[in-house]
Amino acid sequence: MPDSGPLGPSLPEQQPTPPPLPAPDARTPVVPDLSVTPTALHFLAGLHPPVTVPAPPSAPTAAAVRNACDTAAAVPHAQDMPDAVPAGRDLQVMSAAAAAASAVRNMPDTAEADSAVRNMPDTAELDSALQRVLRGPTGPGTASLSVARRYKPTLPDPAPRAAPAQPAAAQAVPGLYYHPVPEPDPARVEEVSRRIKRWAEDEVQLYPEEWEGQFDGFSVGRYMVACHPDAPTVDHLMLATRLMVAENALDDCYCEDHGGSPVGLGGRLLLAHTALDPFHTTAEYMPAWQESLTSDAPRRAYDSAMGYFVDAATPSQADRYRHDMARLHMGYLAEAAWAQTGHVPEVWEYLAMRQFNNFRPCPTITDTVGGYELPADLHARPDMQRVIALAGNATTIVNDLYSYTKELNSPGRHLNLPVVIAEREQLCERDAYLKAIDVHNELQHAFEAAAAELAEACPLPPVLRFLKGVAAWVDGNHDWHRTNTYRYTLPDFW
Ligand SMILES: CC(C)=CCC/C(C)=C(\C)COP(=O)(O)OP(=O)(O)O
Ligand SMILES: [Mg+2]
Repeated sequence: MPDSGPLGPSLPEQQPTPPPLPAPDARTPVVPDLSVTPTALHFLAGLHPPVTVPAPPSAPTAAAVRNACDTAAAVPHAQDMPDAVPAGRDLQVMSAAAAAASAVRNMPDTAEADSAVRNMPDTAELDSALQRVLRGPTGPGTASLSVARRYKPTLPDPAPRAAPAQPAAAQAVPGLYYHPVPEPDPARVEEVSRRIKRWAEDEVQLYPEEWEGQFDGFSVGRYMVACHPDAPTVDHLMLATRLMVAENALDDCYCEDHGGSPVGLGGRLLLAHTALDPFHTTAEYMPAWQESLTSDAPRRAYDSAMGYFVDAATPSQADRYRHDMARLHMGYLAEAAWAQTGHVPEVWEYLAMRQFNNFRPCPTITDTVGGYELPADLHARPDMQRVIALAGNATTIVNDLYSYTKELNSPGRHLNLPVVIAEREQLCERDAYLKAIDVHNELQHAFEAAAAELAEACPLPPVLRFLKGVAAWVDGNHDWHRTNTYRYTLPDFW
């Protein structure tokens, strides 16, 4: 497996490798000059045909079965249902004319444009670089990873979206709108699984022996390989894998059923956060803080995983991650506060909490794991922030749907979207669950529409690649939930 060499951002076809720098957190971001050029305009006009956004599922929606909780006949059975939804309502998100018009609006003035043309790679070179970015991986089973192909018009399918055969035990939530992914590369899955176990056991002493089965059952290797199909090496995949394990270790040990509790969570979270966002203090107090980073599994895991990440990331990528983790920790705190007082939030309040207690820190490292950088100012654009938030929200509601029965069976009342809808909107469990599917589907469609609009408004290679990376993460996340029958079981509503 070709798998060593320096990590860190690069766009191999466009940028030489930067020289190594002394301090990892002082690395120079590799940001190629990617200004939109007149040649790109021509390319774009042909690139973005109308996008079809499928309508919400025709079956089984809450609307279809509203007030029919006790009428079994009103709800189709799983075997009669499509695994994915045929296309319906067409949203012409991007027409070629609109793409060209918008690109013209964003064009530099004449002098700048002239200079851009002079400094531009020739047309064939540029087109082929952009096409490579948009085309994504090639070969059998990679079609769904192409931004260009994903944003092509979808004619109404006579049959459900072509999905790989799914064993009954790994059935998708009926009526869920999602994209199947190619089977993750087994050689990579095996290698990531081997290395992550070695890291967990030897480097951070993550779990006692009796939790080994749960660690294996989590299948983090499969998860991360599915979510990062463009990672250049296994070393890059390991950046995401260590963080994923660390994030889950903290959630389990501080918040959930491996010793977690809402009581005192704020203090524990803040101290663990210093493993990501270092404490700067006087000489007297430094040793105690350093010692604290070794004092429990979540802190050991955060500290080690973040060390590897900082070594590979640019300073702004590392800071992006810290910000996303602060968001996550704030979400944990709101969930804990509600658990302590027994408060069931309104549905929108729950969704707002879940926007923070969210997978967001995982898709937003897609560029570091891919070995390139989405520059900070492009990441900070409001339209990019909306894409990221919608992607995170869709992925997290996927978790609420797949983990519904696990959470129903856990001690106490565990809030998730179906539970909150049932309580606050006075629906039976099944209708509430079906409504939660509708909420997910609308979020997923909104994510795809927002990504398509951004791809049109800002068609720079790192933006397009990042959007593709986030979309791949969303799809891989769904696939992991669907296939992780060790952890999740679907409810019997069909
Ligand atoms: C990987 C990561 C950033 C996790 C943070 C939050 C988190 C654990 C989730 C969004 C998953 O939700 P949940 O806590 O409900 O997980 P399970 O349902 O127990 O798998
Ligand atoms: Mg859950």
